[in-house]
Amino acid sequence: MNVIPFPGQSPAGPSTILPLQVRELCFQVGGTLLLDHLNLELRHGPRTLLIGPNGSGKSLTLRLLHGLIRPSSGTIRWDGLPPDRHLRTRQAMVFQRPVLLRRTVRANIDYVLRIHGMGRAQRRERIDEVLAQAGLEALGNRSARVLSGGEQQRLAIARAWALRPEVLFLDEPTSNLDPGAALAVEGMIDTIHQRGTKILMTTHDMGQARRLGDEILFLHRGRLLDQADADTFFGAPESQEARAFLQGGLVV
Ligand SMILES: Nc1ncnc2c1ncn2[C@@H]1O[C@H](COP(=O)(O)OP(=O)(O)OP(=O)(O)O)[C@@H](O)[C@H]1O
Repeated sequence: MNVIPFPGQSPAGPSTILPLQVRELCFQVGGTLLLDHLNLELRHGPRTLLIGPNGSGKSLTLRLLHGLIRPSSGTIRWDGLPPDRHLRTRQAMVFQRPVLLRRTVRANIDYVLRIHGMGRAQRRERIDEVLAQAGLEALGNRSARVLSGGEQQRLAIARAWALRPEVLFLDEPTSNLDPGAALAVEGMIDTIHQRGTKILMTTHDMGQARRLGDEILFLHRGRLLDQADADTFFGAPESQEARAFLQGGLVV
């Protein structure tokens, strides 16, 4: 893989928060085990796609890893350390439906940079850079709320990326978009990956999983049944459930 770090940043350098190690992770509500003893390790490099039927636990997994919810049991370790404030700017998440402020496009990004203590000149430069990368440079002074769905999602990704996280979690970022808008988002994700950010993303679109995935995780009923490089997974998935899923015949 061709990783080009940001100037002054070495994502795979000594201060990395990866690998992310998950051991025996469970999430239980009432008597129901929604995530069942998940074990996985995420390393720099491959774009990792998390797939599985509706309700298999993909969003829950991302929310747990991002730190939005706490596991019932099991451990999450970032380069050996438990989740803590040190992760605040180093891993980010983008949701299926972007949550944008009622402000301009530029102000949405500026807000995030400001609360993380970045100075005015550097903020301006960073906003210009990420808007250009998102193809939104002409829309900087427009209200974020009037953007199209695709533009809003690109803004949400640009805003998350403005802090240059080492890891970016993306929860079905293109599920509400038409094919053209989805491709534009895919291009952006690809660039972010090329710039050195680890991608962990969920999708229902198997074409997208093939285009973007280097590594596939397959979840079924809260259990991680397959973890393989994309060619192996799509060529010959290990679990019977994944085979049925790919053939469109999986009954959840
Ligand atoms: N906070 C919660 N309390 C109770 N149940 C929950 C909670 N969050 C998720 N669930 C349930 O856990 C299961 C997994 O949900 P999750 O959203 O992770 O699935 P998913 O694989 O992302 O599905 P989809 O592909 O439809 O988005 C679902 O049955 C959901 O209803």
